[in-house]
Amino acid sequence: MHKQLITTSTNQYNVFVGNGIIENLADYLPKEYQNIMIITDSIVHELYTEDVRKYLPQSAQVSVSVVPAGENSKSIEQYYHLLTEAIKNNLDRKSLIVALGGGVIGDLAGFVAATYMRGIDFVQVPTTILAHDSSVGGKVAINHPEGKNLIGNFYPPQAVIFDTDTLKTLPNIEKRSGYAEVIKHGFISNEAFLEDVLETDITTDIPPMKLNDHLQKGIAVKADIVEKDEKEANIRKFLNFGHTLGHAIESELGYGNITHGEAVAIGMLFAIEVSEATYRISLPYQAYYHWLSANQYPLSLPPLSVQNLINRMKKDKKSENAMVQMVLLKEVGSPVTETISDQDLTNLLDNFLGKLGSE
Ligand SMILES: O=C(O)C(=O)C[C@@H](O)[C@H](O)[C@H](O)COP(=O)(O)O
Repeated sequence: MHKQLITTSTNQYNVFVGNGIIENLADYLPKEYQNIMIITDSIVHELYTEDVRKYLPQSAQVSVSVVPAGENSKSIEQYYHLLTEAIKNNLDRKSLIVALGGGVIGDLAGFVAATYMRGIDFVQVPTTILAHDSSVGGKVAINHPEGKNLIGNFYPPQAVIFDTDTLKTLPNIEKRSGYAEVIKHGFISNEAFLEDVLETDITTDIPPMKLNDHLQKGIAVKADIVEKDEKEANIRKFLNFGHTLGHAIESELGYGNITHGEAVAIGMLFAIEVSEATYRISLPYQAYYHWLSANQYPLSLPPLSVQNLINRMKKDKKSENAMVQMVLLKEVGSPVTETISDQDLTNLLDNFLGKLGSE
Protein backbone atom coordinates (compact mmCIF):
# COMPACT_ATOMS: atom_id res chain seq x y z
CA MET A 1 0.00 0.00 0.00
CA HIS A 2 1.28 3.46 -0.92
CA LYS A 3 0.46 6.41 1.31
CA GLN A 4 0.78 10.05 0.32
CA LEU A 5 0.13 12.80 2.83
CA ILE A 6 -1.34 15.98 1.35
CA THR A 7 -0.59 19.09 3.36
CA THR A 8 -2.04 22.45 2.36
CA SER A 9 -2.10 25.71 4.31
CA THR A 10 -5.43 24.69 5.86
CA ASN A 11 -5.70 20.91 5.60
CA GLN A 12 -3.98 17.58 5.84
CA TYR A 13 -5.23 14.21 4.62
CA ASN A 14 -3.88 10.91 3.40
CA VAL A 15 -4.23 9.29 0.00
CA PHE A 16 -3.99 5.49 0.33
CA VAL A 17 -3.43 3.53 -2.90
CA GLY A 18 -3.14 -0.25 -3.23
CA ASN A 19 -4.65 -3.55 -4.28
CA GLY A 20 -7.36 -4.88 -1.97
CA ILE A 21 -7.07 -2.05 0.56
CA ILE A 22 -10.85 -1.65 0.81
CA GLU A 23 -10.76 -4.45 3.38
CA ASN A 24 -9.06 -2.02 5.76
CA LEU A 25 -11.48 0.82 5.04
CA ALA A 26 -12.43 1.32 8.69
CA ASP A 27 -8.76 1.78 9.65
CA TYR A 28 -8.31 4.59 7.12
CA LEU A 29 -11.15 6.70 8.50
CA PRO A 30 -9.65 9.49 10.61
CA LYS A 31 -12.28 9.22 13.35
CA GLU A 32 -15.35 7.31 14.49
CA TYR A 33 -18.66 8.04 12.81
CA GLN A 34 -22.13 6.95 13.99
CA ASN A 35 -24.01 7.78 10.80
CA ILE A 36 -22.53 7.17 7.35
CA MET A 37 -24.14 7.76 3.95
CA ILE A 38 -22.59 6.06 0.91
CA ILE A 39 -23.22 7.95 -2.34
CA THR A 40 -22.57 5.94 -5.47
CA ASP A 41 -23.81 5.40 -9.03
CA SER A 42 -25.95 2.65 -10.51
CA ILE A 43 -22.98 0.75 -12.02
CA VAL A 44 -20.58 0.96 -9.08
CA HIS A 45 -23.44 0.13 -6.69
CA GLU A 46 -23.87 -3.31 -8.27
CA LEU A 47 -20.14 -4.00 -8.05
CA TYR A 48 -18.85 -2.53 -4.80
CA THR A 49 -21.45 -1.16 -2.38
CA GLU A 50 -21.79 -4.41 -0.47
CA ASP A 51 -18.01 -4.67 0.03
CA VAL A 52 -17.76 -1.11 1.23
CA ARG A 53 -20.71 -1.56 3.58
CA LYS A 54 -19.10 -4.73 4.94
CA TYR A 55 -15.79 -3.01 5.71
CA LEU A 56 -17.24 0.12 7.33
CA PRO A 57 -17.37 0.10 11.15
CA GLN A 58 -20.15 -2.29 12.20
CA SER A 59 -21.29 0.08 14.94
CA ALA A 60 -22.26 2.80 12.43
CA GLN A 61 -25.69 3.25 10.89
CA VAL A 62 -25.06 3.06 7.13
CA SER A 63 -27.38 4.22 4.33
CA VAL A 64 -26.84 4.11 0.57
CA SER A 65 -27.96 6.61 -2.08
CA VAL A 66 -27.61 5.66 -5.72
CA VAL A 67 -27.69 8.11 -8.65
CA PRO A 68 -27.71 7.22 -12.37
CA ALA A 69 -24.20 6.61 -13.75
CA GLY A 70 -22.84 9.40 -15.96
CA GLU A 71 -21.97 13.07 -16.15
CA ASN A 72 -25.64 14.08 -16.23
CA SER A 73 -25.85 13.29 -12.53
CA LYS A 74 -23.64 16.28 -11.71
CA SER A 75 -26.85 18.31 -11.79
CA ILE A 76 -28.74 20.59 -9.45
CA GLU A 77 -31.57 18.01 -9.38
CA GLN A 78 -29.37 15.12 -8.20
CA TYR A 79 -27.59 17.43 -5.76
CA TYR A 80 -30.94 18.47 -4.24
CA HIS A 81 -32.14 14.87 -4.19
CA LEU A 82 -29.03 13.82 -2.23
CA LEU A 83 -29.49 16.65 0.26
CA THR A 84 -33.03 15.41 0.84
CA GLU A 85 -31.69 11.88 1.34
CA ALA A 86 -29.14 13.20 3.86
CA ILE A 87 -31.94 14.90 5.81
CA LYS A 88 -34.13 11.76 5.68
CA ASN A 89 -31.20 9.64 6.89
CA ASN A 90 -30.72 12.01 9.85
CA LEU A 91 -27.15 12.93 8.97
CA ASP A 92 -25.80 15.50 11.42
CA ARG A 93 -22.60 17.50 11.64
CA LYS A 94 -20.69 14.49 12.99
CA SER A 95 -21.77 12.22 10.11
CA LEU A 96 -19.72 11.04 7.15
CA ILE A 97 -20.39 10.84 3.43
CA VAL A 98 -18.53 8.16 1.46
CA ALA A 99 -18.12 9.07 -2.22
CA LEU A 100 -17.87 5.65 -3.87
CA GLY A 101 -17.20 5.89 -7.60
CA GLY A 102 -15.43 7.92 -10.27
CA GLY A 103 -15.05 11.64 -10.87
CA VAL A 104 -18.77 12.35 -11.18
CA ILE A 105 -19.55 10.78 -7.80
CA GLY A 106 -16.53 12.37 -6.10
CA ASP A 107 -17.47 15.84 -7.34
CA LEU A 108 -21.20 15.46 -6.61
CA ALA A 109 -20.94 13.75 -3.22
CA GLY A 110 -18.14 16.12 -2.24
CA PHE A 111 -20.34 19.11 -3.05
CA VAL A 112 -23.19 17.63 -1.01
CA ALA A 113 -20.75 17.16 1.90
CA ALA A 114 -19.39 20.69 1.44
CA THR A 115 -22.82 22.30 1.72
CA TYR A 116 -24.96 20.02 3.92
CA MET A 117 -25.27 21.77 7.30
CA ARG A 118 -22.46 24.09 6.05
CA GLY A 119 -20.10 21.18 5.64
CA ILE A 120 -19.67 17.65 6.99
CA ASP A 121 -16.83 15.15 6.59
CA PHE A 122 -16.47 13.04 3.46
CA VAL A 123 -14.01 10.48 2.15
CA GLN A 124 -13.27 9.63 -1.45
CA VAL A 125 -13.30 5.95 -2.43
CA PRO A 126 -12.34 6.14 -6.13
CA THR A 127 -13.14 3.32 -8.53
CA THR A 128 -11.79 4.75 -11.81
CA ILE A 129 -8.41 5.74 -13.23
CA LEU A 130 -9.73 9.25 -13.80
CA ALA A 131 -10.44 9.59 -10.09
CA HIS A 132 -6.70 9.44 -9.26
CA ASP A 133 -6.97 13.07 -10.36
CA SER A 134 -10.44 14.17 -9.29
CA SER A 135 -10.35 12.61 -5.81
CA VAL A 136 -7.24 14.56 -4.79
CA GLY A 137 -7.15 18.31 -4.28
CA GLY A 138 -10.59 19.11 -2.94
CA LYS A 139 -12.34 20.46 -6.03
CA VAL A 140 -16.03 19.53 -5.69
CA ALA A 141 -18.73 20.72 -8.08
CA ILE A 142 -21.82 20.19 -10.17
CA ASN A 143 -22.37 21.37 -13.74
CA HIS A 144 -24.58 24.11 -15.13
CA PRO A 145 -25.91 23.68 -18.68
CA GLU A 146 -23.85 26.79 -19.52
CA GLY A 147 -20.59 25.39 -18.22
CA LYS A 148 -18.77 22.59 -16.50
CA ASN A 149 -18.23 22.69 -12.70
CA LEU A 150 -19.60 26.23 -12.49
CA ILE A 151 -21.21 25.54 -9.09
CA GLY A 152 -18.73 24.24 -6.56
CA ASN A 153 -16.14 24.77 -3.90
CA PHE A 154 -12.72 23.76 -2.66
CA TYR A 155 -13.54 21.21 0.03
CA PRO A 156 -10.92 18.56 0.77
CA PRO A 157 -11.85 15.03 1.81
CA GLN A 158 -10.79 13.52 5.14
CA ALA A 159 -9.04 10.74 3.24
CA VAL A 160 -8.78 9.15 -0.21
CA ILE A 161 -8.92 5.34 -0.13
CA PHE A 162 -8.11 4.05 -3.61
CA ASP A 163 -8.37 0.27 -3.98
CA THR A 164 -6.85 -0.35 -7.40
CA ASP A 165 -8.50 -3.80 -7.59
CA THR A 166 -11.68 -1.91 -8.53
CA LEU A 167 -10.00 -0.88 -11.80
CA LYS A 168 -10.14 -4.47 -13.06
CA THR A 169 -13.78 -4.00 -14.02
CA LEU A 170 -13.22 -0.77 -16.01
CA PRO A 171 -14.44 -0.76 -19.61
CA ASN A 172 -12.08 0.61 -22.29
CA ILE A 173 -13.96 3.88 -22.61
CA GLU A 174 -13.28 4.57 -18.90
CA LYS A 175 -9.63 3.57 -19.29
CA ARG A 176 -9.31 6.12 -22.11
CA SER A 177 -11.03 8.78 -20.05
CA GLY A 178 -8.77 8.16 -17.05
CA TYR A 179 -5.54 7.90 -19.00
CA ALA A 180 -6.12 11.36 -20.46
CA GLU A 181 -5.58 12.74 -16.95
CA VAL A 182 -2.58 10.43 -16.43
CA ILE A 183 -0.88 11.69 -19.61
CA LYS A 184 -1.81 15.26 -18.65
CA HIS A 185 0.25 14.81 -15.49
CA GLY A 186 3.11 13.61 -17.72
CA PHE A 187 2.86 16.62 -20.08
CA ILE A 188 2.95 19.16 -17.27
CA SER A 189 5.62 17.47 -15.14
CA ASN A 190 8.40 15.62 -16.95
CA GLU A 191 9.49 13.96 -20.16
CA ALA A 192 10.31 10.53 -18.67
CA PHE A 193 6.79 10.11 -17.23
CA LEU A 194 5.24 11.30 -20.49
CA GLU A 195 7.34 8.91 -22.58
CA ASP A 196 6.45 5.99 -20.34
CA VAL A 197 2.74 6.70 -20.82
CA LEU A 198 3.21 7.19 -24.58
CA GLU A 199 4.66 3.67 -24.66
CA THR A 200 1.67 2.19 -22.83
CA ASP A 201 -1.05 0.32 -24.70
CA ILE A 202 -4.23 0.93 -22.75
CA THR A 203 -6.46 -1.14 -25.04
CA THR A 204 -5.32 -4.35 -23.36
CA ASP A 205 -4.80 -5.18 -19.68
CA ILE A 206 -2.28 -2.71 -18.31
CA PRO A 207 0.23 -4.55 -16.08
CA PRO A 208 -0.85 -3.75 -12.49
CA MET A 209 2.67 -2.60 -11.50
CA LYS A 210 2.73 -0.14 -14.38
CA LEU A 211 -0.78 1.12 -13.71
CA ASN A 212 -0.04 1.62 -10.01
CA ASP A 213 3.19 3.40 -10.88
CA HIS A 214 1.37 5.78 -13.26
CA LEU A 215 -1.35 6.48 -10.70
CA GLN A 216 1.15 7.16 -7.95
CA LYS A 217 3.21 9.44 -10.20
CA GLY A 218 0.05 11.31 -11.28
CA ILE A 219 -1.05 11.73 -7.67
CA ALA A 220 2.43 12.97 -6.72
CA VAL A 221 2.38 15.61 -9.50
CA LYS A 222 -1.05 16.73 -8.39
CA ALA A 223 -0.20 16.71 -4.67
CA ASP A 224 2.87 18.84 -5.22
CA ILE A 225 0.85 21.51 -7.03
CA VAL A 226 -2.17 21.44 -4.71
CA GLU A 227 0.05 21.75 -1.64
CA LYS A 228 1.53 24.96 -3.02
CA ASP A 229 -1.67 26.49 -4.42
CA GLU A 230 -4.83 24.84 -3.12
CA LYS A 231 -7.25 27.57 -4.23
CA GLU A 232 -5.86 27.96 -7.76
CA ALA A 233 -4.41 31.45 -7.43
CA ASN A 234 -1.59 30.57 -9.82
CA ILE A 235 0.17 27.24 -10.52
CA ARG A 236 -2.89 25.05 -9.90
CA LYS A 237 -4.16 26.35 -13.24
CA PHE A 238 -1.56 24.08 -14.86
CA LEU A 239 -3.69 21.07 -13.86
CA ASN A 240 -6.24 22.49 -16.26
CA PHE A 241 -4.03 21.69 -19.27
CA GLY A 242 -6.41 20.61 -22.07
CA HIS A 243 -9.49 21.49 -20.05
CA THR A 244 -10.30 24.90 -21.57
CA LEU A 245 -11.37 23.39 -24.87
CA GLY A 246 -12.17 20.01 -23.27
CA HIS A 247 -14.86 21.46 -21.00
CA ALA A 248 -16.26 23.54 -23.88
CA ILE A 249 -16.59 20.41 -26.02
CA GLU A 250 -18.28 18.50 -23.18
CA SER A 251 -20.91 21.16 -22.54
CA GLU A 252 -21.42 21.99 -26.24
CA LEU A 253 -22.00 18.32 -27.14
CA GLY A 254 -24.21 17.87 -24.06
CA TYR A 255 -22.89 16.27 -20.86
CA GLY A 256 -22.39 12.55 -21.20
CA ASN A 257 -22.10 12.52 -24.99
CA ILE A 258 -18.33 12.40 -24.75
CA THR A 259 -16.40 11.36 -21.64
CA HIS A 260 -14.56 14.03 -19.69
CA GLY A 261 -11.18 12.47 -20.41
CA GLU A 262 -11.79 12.03 -24.12
CA ALA A 263 -12.78 15.69 -24.42
CA VAL A 264 -9.70 16.73 -22.42
CA ALA A 265 -7.52 14.51 -24.65
CA ILE A 266 -8.67 16.54 -27.67
CA GLY A 267 -8.24 19.74 -25.64
CA MET A 268 -4.60 18.80 -24.94
CA LEU A 269 -3.96 18.16 -28.63
CA PHE A 270 -5.26 21.66 -29.34
CA ALA A 271 -3.20 23.16 -26.49
CA ILE A 272 -0.06 21.52 -27.91
CA GLU A 273 -0.81 22.93 -31.36
CA VAL A 274 -1.40 26.41 -29.91
CA SER A 275 1.83 26.13 -27.89
CA GLU A 276 3.82 25.22 -31.00
CA ALA A 277 2.32 28.13 -32.95
CA THR A 278 2.68 30.65 -30.12
CA TYR A 279 6.25 29.88 -29.06
CA ARG A 280 7.50 28.52 -32.40
CA ILE A 281 8.65 25.32 -30.75
CA SER A 282 8.26 21.65 -31.47
CA LEU A 283 6.43 19.40 -29.00
CA PRO A 284 5.59 15.67 -29.27
CA TYR A 285 2.36 16.43 -31.17
CA GLN A 286 2.79 13.53 -33.60
CA ALA A 287 3.72 11.00 -30.90
CA TYR A 288 0.70 12.08 -28.85
CA TYR A 289 -1.64 11.97 -31.87
CA HIS A 290 -0.36 8.50 -32.67
CA TRP A 291 -0.94 7.33 -29.07
CA LEU A 292 -4.48 8.73 -29.10
CA SER A 293 -5.24 7.03 -32.37
CA ALA A 294 -3.66 3.69 -31.33
CA ASN A 295 -5.72 3.74 -28.15
CA GLN A 296 -8.98 4.47 -29.97
CA TYR A 297 -9.64 7.98 -28.67
CA PRO A 298 -12.30 9.75 -30.76
CA LEU A 299 -10.32 11.99 -33.10
CA SER A 300 -13.23 13.28 -35.09
CA LEU A 301 -16.20 15.04 -33.55
CA PRO A 302 -19.77 15.85 -34.52
CA PRO A 303 -19.85 19.24 -36.30
CA LEU A 304 -19.15 22.04 -33.80
CA SER A 305 -19.46 25.82 -34.14
CA VAL A 306 -16.17 27.64 -33.47
CA GLN A 307 -18.06 30.65 -32.11
CA ASN A 308 -20.10 28.51 -29.70
CA LEU A 309 -16.95 26.82 -28.45
CA ILE A 310 -15.25 30.18 -27.90
CA ASN A 311 -18.30 31.49 -26.00
CA ARG A 312 -18.11 28.43 -23.78
CA MET A 313 -14.33 28.76 -23.31
CA LYS A 314 -14.98 32.28 -22.03
CA LYS A 315 -17.13 30.82 -19.24
CA ASP A 316 -14.14 28.79 -18.05
CA LYS A 317 -13.05 29.66 -14.50
CA LYS A 318 -9.60 30.78 -15.69
CA SER A 319 -11.08 33.52 -17.90
CA GLU A 320 -10.44 37.11 -16.96
CA ASN A 321 -12.26 40.11 -18.45
CA ALA A 322 -13.97 37.82 -20.96
CA MET A 323 -10.59 36.77 -22.40
CA VAL A 324 -9.79 33.09 -22.79
CA GLN A 325 -6.80 31.85 -20.80
CA MET A 326 -5.26 28.56 -21.86
CA VAL A 327 -2.58 26.44 -20.28
CA LEU A 328 0.21 26.02 -22.84
CA LEU A 329 3.59 24.29 -22.76
CA LYS A 330 6.94 26.00 -23.35
CA GLU A 331 8.34 22.49 -23.27
CA VAL A 332 7.23 19.21 -21.72
CA GLY A 333 7.22 19.85 -17.98
CA SER A 334 7.06 23.66 -18.35
CA PRO A 335 3.41 24.77 -18.41
CA VAL A 336 2.38 28.43 -18.54
CA THR A 337 -0.94 30.27 -18.76
CA GLU A 338 -1.50 32.48 -21.77
CA THR A 339 -4.31 34.86 -22.74
CA ILE A 340 -5.43 34.22 -26.31
CA SER A 341 -7.17 36.92 -28.34
CA ASP A 342 -10.56 36.10 -29.88
CA GLN A 343 -9.12 36.53 -33.35
CA ASP A 344 -6.21 34.15 -32.75
CA LEU A 345 -8.50 31.66 -31.07
CA THR A 346 -10.94 31.73 -33.97
CA ASN A 347 -8.17 31.07 -36.50
CA LEU A 348 -6.46 28.39 -34.42
CA LEU A 349 -9.68 26.56 -33.58
CA ASP A 350 -10.97 26.76 -37.14
CA ASN A 351 -7.73 25.24 -38.40
CA PHE A 352 -7.62 22.60 -35.65
CA LEU A 353 -11.21 21.42 -36.09
CA GLY A 354 -10.77 21.40 -39.86
CA LYS A 355 -7.75 19.12 -39.50
CA LEU A 356 -9.52 16.83 -37.02
CA GLY A 357 -12.49 16.46 -39.31
CA SER A 358 -16.05 15.70 -38.29
CA GLU A 359 -17.86 12.39 -37.96
O1 LIG B 1 -7.56 19.81 -9.75
C1 LIG B 1 -7.49 20.69 -10.60
O2 LIG B 1 -7.18 21.86 -10.32
C2 LIG B 1 -7.78 20.41 -12.00
O3 LIG B 1 -7.91 21.29 -12.80
C3 LIG B 1 -7.92 18.96 -12.37
C4 LIG B 1 -8.84 18.71 -13.53
O4 LIG B 1 -8.34 17.55 -14.17
C5 LIG B 1 -10.26 18.41 -13.10
O5 LIG B 1 -11.02 18.00 -14.19
C6 LIG B 1 -10.94 19.58 -12.42
O6 LIG B 1 -12.09 19.16 -11.77
C7 LIG B 1 -11.33 20.69 -13.35
O7 LIG B 1 -11.56 21.80 -12.57
P1 LIG B 1 -12.21 23.14 -13.10
O8 LIG B 1 -11.87 24.12 -12.04
O9 LIG B 1 -11.61 23.50 -14.42
O10 LIG B 1 -13.66 22.91 -13.22
